[in-house]
Amino acid sequence: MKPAPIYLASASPRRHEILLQMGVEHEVLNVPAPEGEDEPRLANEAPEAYVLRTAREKAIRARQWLARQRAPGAAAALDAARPVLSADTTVILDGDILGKPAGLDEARRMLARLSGGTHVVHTAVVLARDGQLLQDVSITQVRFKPLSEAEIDAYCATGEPMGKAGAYGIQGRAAVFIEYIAGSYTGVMGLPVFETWRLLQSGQAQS
Ligand SMILES: Cc1cn([C@H]2C[C@H](O)[C@@H](COP(=O)(O)OP(=O)(O)OP(=O)(O)O)O2)c(=O)[nH]c1=O
Repeated sequence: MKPAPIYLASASPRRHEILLQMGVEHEVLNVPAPEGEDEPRLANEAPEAYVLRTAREKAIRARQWLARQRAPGAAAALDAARPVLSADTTVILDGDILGKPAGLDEARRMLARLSGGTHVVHTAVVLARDGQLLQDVSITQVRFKPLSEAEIDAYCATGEPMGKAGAYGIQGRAAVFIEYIAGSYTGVMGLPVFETWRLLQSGQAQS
């Protein structure tokens, strides 16, 4: 069944593209980012718990922001009752979370760590609907071939690592580094199609 129109609470162009691919009618919300450190991890927080919490926080923030747009005087034709979708992606290596690199030096270090080994990508997806938060998480193993310094430098020179967890994009030039994946390709890209569709369907059934 075709899901009802939703808001996408994400600045990630990949998430927007994947929803387009799925044929899900949506509008992107430009929710202002919170102040301070980007998505800090709590002490001893497991990766799965971390991505779920972060995706939930994005959905809640978007819901609160939407509600404020309805305040008297707010100029918005937004529908605060419409479901809101959010997601969070992280790369896990040896228990460490590799988020988005702050600059190219950090991107180089991340890629050197990913070289020649297997890491795990977690993507949590959350649907806020009718006061409930429906959630799921996709977990994918990704194996990189050994990368030379020249390959890392050439990849960094493309600018592609910036804005991406683990400093690479499976959907871009980094595809040639990937020997093997087990899990969800779209989950690595930032929005797992299977889990997202299932959430949209289950959200629908409850209305
Ligand atoms: C590993 C990997 C990540 N990514 C991207 C997906 C996400 O956009 C980004 C992880 O950062 P996120 O914090 O999950 O998302 P975001 O900051 O880009 O967007 P928002 O919080 O507004 O939703 O990394 C790829 O595009 N390809 C990949 O292969």
